[in-house]
Amino acid sequence: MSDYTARLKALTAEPSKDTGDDAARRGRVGRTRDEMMDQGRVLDTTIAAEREACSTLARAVVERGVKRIVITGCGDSWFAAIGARLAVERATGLVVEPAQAFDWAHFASSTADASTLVIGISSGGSTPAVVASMQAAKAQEALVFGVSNTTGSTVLTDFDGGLVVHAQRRGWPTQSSTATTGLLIALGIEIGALLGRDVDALRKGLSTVGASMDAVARDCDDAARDWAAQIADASIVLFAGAGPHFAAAAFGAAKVRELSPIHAMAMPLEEYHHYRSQKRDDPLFLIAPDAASRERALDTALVSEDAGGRTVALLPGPDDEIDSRIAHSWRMPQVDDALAPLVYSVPLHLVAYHFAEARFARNLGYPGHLQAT
Ligand SMILES: NC(=O)CC[C@H](N)C(=O)O
Repeated sequence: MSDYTARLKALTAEPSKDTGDDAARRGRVGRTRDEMMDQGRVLDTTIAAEREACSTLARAVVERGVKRIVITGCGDSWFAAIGARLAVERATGLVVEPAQAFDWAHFASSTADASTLVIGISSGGSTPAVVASMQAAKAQEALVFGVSNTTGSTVLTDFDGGLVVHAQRRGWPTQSSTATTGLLIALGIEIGALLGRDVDALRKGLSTVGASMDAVARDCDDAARDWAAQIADASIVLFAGAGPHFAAAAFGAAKVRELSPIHAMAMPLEEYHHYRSQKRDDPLFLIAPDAASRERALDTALVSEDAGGRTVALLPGPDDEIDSRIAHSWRMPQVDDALAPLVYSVPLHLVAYHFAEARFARNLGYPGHLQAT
């Protein structure tokens, strides 16, 4: 007979529990605080530290004549790839595909070839599905790079090159995910520059986005704490964002699931409208940084008002038609739409943190009405 006990133990190694007062989960929530408030500085540090490495890898990409870039990851690493796609496509003019690593390894790698660049992201450096995607890429003779927080790890040492994310992940992942997104964009800019493309605006935007991220963290802290306390009774939290902004939605939902620990769902903004997604009192975070998102964001505000949802929108400026139909609008700084995932992720991290703290204060685990035993 197989020993499924050991197998299950490995599968459930992350030690947090669903009780309202779980000490392991609470400890890690506490350690998330400083990390999430410091994301812009860490993004800047990471990009500065990896400047030479980015140049070296970009030269290899151009020498190879890469035509297509696939970025693989699981969880937050996959979301980082989704958040970087628009910026990397704009910078390089190449097709960029964010891919769930397991799915890509097993179902989508057959068309990779020597003109494909595959970038595998693993914070710990040896996530099996990510390593499998990189091995599948290697078997197809693709150029393969790794991105990781862990120096000396498999994804950095066993392939064609790597970039190190200089971020901490003692709390639940926040700064490691945004720094990874920023580092992918920095690599894209170096590749685009070598290809003779105009990357000046993006490069300039990336050089100031870190300061905006940390300003947003300070500016949104009180609003996030107040709103989290008001929605602390929720049993699900919804997030919606289009295109690259789906990455911010996905980070937000992942943090609620990890820290709280209730269900949370991220939707591409358009998908909200293909079901009755929001029920009475369901909290929704609507992420709409750009003109492309605006009309569907207004549609979402209309439906949300009609459904009796509790909605907060993250918007780049006043918008009476949206503002008047929802609970709150939080103003974000003006930022290039391709860099917006970096800025708009930050308040959602804060929401997840304060939501978890508000639920600990009420001894709410999962399901909400059960007391810890
Ligand atoms: N957010 C994720 O990508 C998963 C994080 C991982 N479970 C951790 O504990 O750090």
